[in-house]
Amino acid sequence: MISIKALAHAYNQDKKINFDDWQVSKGEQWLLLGNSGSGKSTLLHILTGILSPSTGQVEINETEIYQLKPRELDRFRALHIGIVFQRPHLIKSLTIQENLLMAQSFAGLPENRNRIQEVLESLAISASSHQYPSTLSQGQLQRASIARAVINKPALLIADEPTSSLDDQNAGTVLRLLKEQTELNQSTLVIATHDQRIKEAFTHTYTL
Ligand SMILES: Nc1ncnc2c1ncn2[C@@H]1O[C@H](COP(=O)(O)OP(=O)(O)OP(=O)(O)O)[C@@H](O)[C@H]1O
Repeated sequence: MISIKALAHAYNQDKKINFDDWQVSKGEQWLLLGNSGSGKSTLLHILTGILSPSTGQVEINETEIYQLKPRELDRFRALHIGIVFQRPHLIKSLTIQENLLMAQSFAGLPENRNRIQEVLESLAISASSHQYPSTLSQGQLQRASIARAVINKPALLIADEPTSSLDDQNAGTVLRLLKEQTELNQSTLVIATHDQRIKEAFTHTYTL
């Protein structure tokens, strides 16, 4: 599902990060661990197709993503990769439902309001579908951003520090929802984190 080989990225002459080879099978759930500055964000950016590595191969869902043309790569990301950030990245001037309609449109998929309803229900936020992001609580917002990430049933769901700004209860809920959504969609999950609270919930870890 994910395969990286001989991967390295140099931001400049003094800063080169080498990544050990890594193979992930479909449906697996992984934690990406490492001290601050070890390269977690760099690797996530490479995996999501927004940072072209200096050397090496990156295969996702049997596609060598850096062989794609820029437009093909944008489409590939919109269709196959869901991303949950530490702080929700929703468009403020759109309601939750409109944000999700936009995510379908970015991926070139037809509008599917039933799918939106289904996802919002599975995340227990269907009552907020016509609200704007600024009117939601932190926990609701993080659920809405998970909805945004999984709306197109991505093969790969990536989360970058998804629980670090949440209290224990919301952190536990978000972790459960991420796992639940990946199981529902038969996706692969990779979570980068420092958060000690979630380390026990995973058997596969890749450490930088
Ligand atoms: N645009 C950049 N230019 C130069 N160096 C960079 C750039 N971005 C990151 N770095 C350096 O690359 C290294 C890895 O950074 P990265 O952000 O990937 O680490 P991280 O493990 O995600 O850290 P944190 O957990 O603190 O977010 C760091 O030493 C950082 O200073």
